[in-house]
Amino acid sequence: MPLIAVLPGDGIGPEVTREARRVLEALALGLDFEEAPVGGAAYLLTGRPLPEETLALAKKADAVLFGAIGDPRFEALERRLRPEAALLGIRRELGLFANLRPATLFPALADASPLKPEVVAGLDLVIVRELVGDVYFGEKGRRHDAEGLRQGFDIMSYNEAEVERIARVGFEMAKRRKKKLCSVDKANVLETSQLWRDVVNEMATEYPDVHLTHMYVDNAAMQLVRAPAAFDVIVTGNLFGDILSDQASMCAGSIGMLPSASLCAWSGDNGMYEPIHGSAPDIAGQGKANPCGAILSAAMLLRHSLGNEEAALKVERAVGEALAKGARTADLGGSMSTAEMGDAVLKELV
Ligand SMILES: NC(=O)c1ccc[n+]([C@@H]2O[C@H](COP(=O)([O-])OP(=O)(O)OC[C@H]3O[C@@H](n4cnc5c(N)ncnc54)[C@H](O)[C@@H]3O)[C@@H](O)[C@H]2O)c1
Ligand SMILES: CC(C)[C@H](C(=O)O)[C@@H](O)C(=O)O
Ligand SMILES: [Mg+2]
Repeated sequence: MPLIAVLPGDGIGPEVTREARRVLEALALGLDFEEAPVGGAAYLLTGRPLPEETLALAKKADAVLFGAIGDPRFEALERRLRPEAALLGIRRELGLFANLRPATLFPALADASPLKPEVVAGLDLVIVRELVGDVYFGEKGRRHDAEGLRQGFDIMSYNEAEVERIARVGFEMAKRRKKKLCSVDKANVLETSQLWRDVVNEMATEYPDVHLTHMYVDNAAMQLVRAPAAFDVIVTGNLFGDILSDQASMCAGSIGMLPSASLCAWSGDNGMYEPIHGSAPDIAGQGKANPCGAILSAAMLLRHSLGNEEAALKVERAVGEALAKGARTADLGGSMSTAEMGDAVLKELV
C-alpha cells in the first residue's frame, strides 16, 4: 500500500491539510497515512524544525503531503532553527529540484480575480520553478565591509547541469501542452542569468516544435498582469519562481487556489505536494483558510507520484463543480469555513 507522509506544519497548514487528506481518504485507494511534525510545530516539540524522524518518514514515503510552515514567534531565531529551514531542508535532502506550480482559472472564479474577467479568461499556465539552487542555497552570511559597516550576503549561482535539468522539465512540459516555453531571467544584469539563457538556447535545437521565448523577470511580472493567459509554460529560477507564482495566483482568484508538486524526476518518485501559500498567521486557527490549493496538491500527488490520472482528474473536477455551485471561502468573496469548503468538494467526488 502506498505510504503518504503527512506533514501539516504551522498556522493554516494543519487546517488545509486535513481537508486534502479527507479527499484522498474518500477515494478509498488503500493509501496509508503517517503524520509527523515539521516547522515551528516540530521546533516546539523537539527543539528542531526538521527532526530526523520527520525527514526519515519523508524519505521512506511514496509521497509527502505538506501543509505550510512559518511562525512569527520564531522569526528572530538563527536561520537553521527557523521553520523555513525545515522546508528548504526537505527539498534539498529529497533532491526536489523541479517545482511545478500550475495557475489555472476555474471558470466559476472569473470574477474572483482583481483582474478583469476578459484578462484572466483561459488562464492555464505552469510555472516550472527550480527549487534547490539559486540564491536560496548559495553561501550566505554576515560580515563587516571595508568601511566597517554590517553587511549581509547571499550568493546566487547555477551551474550548467542545474540549469539543464530544470530547463528539460520546462521543454518536456511545453511539448505536452501548447508548445510555448517562456524562460524568465534577468540576463541584462546577472551572470547567472546569462549562463541560464545560453544553456536554454543550446537545448532548443532538441525541441524544434517548442516555441521558445526569453523574458526579463521585471517584464514577466508586468505581463502576468497585462495578459496572463498568453503564457503556457514558464521556466525560471528559484527566487523569480517564488515571486511570480504568488503573483500568478491572483490571476486565478486567490493564493489559496494554487497547488504545487516538487519532484526529483519526471516520474514523481518521492515527490512533495503543497499549496504555494504559507502558514497565514493572520487567519490561522479561525477556520477561514481556503483548502483548495491543498486539495489540488493532493490531485497532483495522485497524478505524479501514484500515476493515477483518473483519480487526479476526479479531484480537480470535484473542486471545479463545488466552485461552480457557489462554494466560496472568504478569500474568494464567500463565507464558507475551511471544513465546509472541504465538504463541498467531497460532495462532488462521486
Ligand atoms: N510553503 C510554505 O510553507 C510557505 C510559503 C510561503 C510563506 N511561508 C511562511 O508563512 C509565513 C507567513 O507568510 P506570508 O504572510 O508572507 O504568506 P502567506 O502565504 O502565509 O499569506 C499571505 C496572505 O495570503 C493569505 N492566505 C494565504 N493562504 C491562504 C489560504 N489558503 N486561504 C485564504 N487566505 C490565504 C493570508 O491570510 C495572508 O493575508 C511566513 O513565516 C513565511 O515564511 C511558508
Ligand atoms: C517559506 C519559503 C521558504 C518558501 C520559498 O521561498 O520557497 C515559500 O515562499 C514557497 O513559495 O514555498
Ligand atoms: Mg513563496
